[in-house]
Amino acid sequence: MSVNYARTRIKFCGFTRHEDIAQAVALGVDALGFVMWPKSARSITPDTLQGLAANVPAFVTRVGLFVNQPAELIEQCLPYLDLIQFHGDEPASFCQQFDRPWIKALRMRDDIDLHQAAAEYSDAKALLLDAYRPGSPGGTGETFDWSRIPATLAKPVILAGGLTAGNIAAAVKQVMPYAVDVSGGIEASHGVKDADLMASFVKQVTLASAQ
Ligand SMILES: O=C(O)c1ccccc1NCC(=O)[C@H](O)[C@H](O)COP(=O)(O)O
Repeated sequence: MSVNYARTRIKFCGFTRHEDIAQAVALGVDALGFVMWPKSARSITPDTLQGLAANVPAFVTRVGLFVNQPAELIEQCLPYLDLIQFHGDEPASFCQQFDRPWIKALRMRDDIDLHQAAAEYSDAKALLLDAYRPGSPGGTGETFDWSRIPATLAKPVILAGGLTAGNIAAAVKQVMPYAVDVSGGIEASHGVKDADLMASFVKQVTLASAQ
């Protein structure tokens, strides 16, 4: 699928605080990610998710991020989520058992075949492409070689991995993704977003999408 999107959607990931969510919503961010994997420095509990998600207005997508976690935990979080992001080694058969649309994160190992992955995860609403660092499932703050992304792929691409206000314009122009996803590049510290970095990031995406 090769599509010229009218604009590049934006997902900010790793929210832990109401005030950061309010700022992201005010900036027009499309999707907010919540890390439900307890080993992450950005993780939140289901109870915290319930409180944070309650303040997200209509038309902003609440995304729950899981890494090889039990179906029971995901079910517990579902009332507060619009979309599930699977960031581990979950097979498609696991991902599609929930009553929610889902996306699959893929780490860009040297041997990954994105066309094969798109076929394997054919029910995913998009593929999120992230940097590969052995032993870390995501949120590394590292980029990968964007030229490895095929010009045409059977699924919309969400570009992730080490994006910042400084490199996002080049990324959008080169990859022309459906959406971009950032966590570390808009943070003051893990789980604490920086209002100026969030605003700069959105501005750069908007400018690059318009060209
Ligand atoms: O953020 C985490 O700690 C994390 C832990 C385990 C799996 C995924 C995780 N984060 C995912 C993301 O925040 C983004 O989808 C993506 O990896 C971009 O992160 P960054 O490179 O920091 O912008």
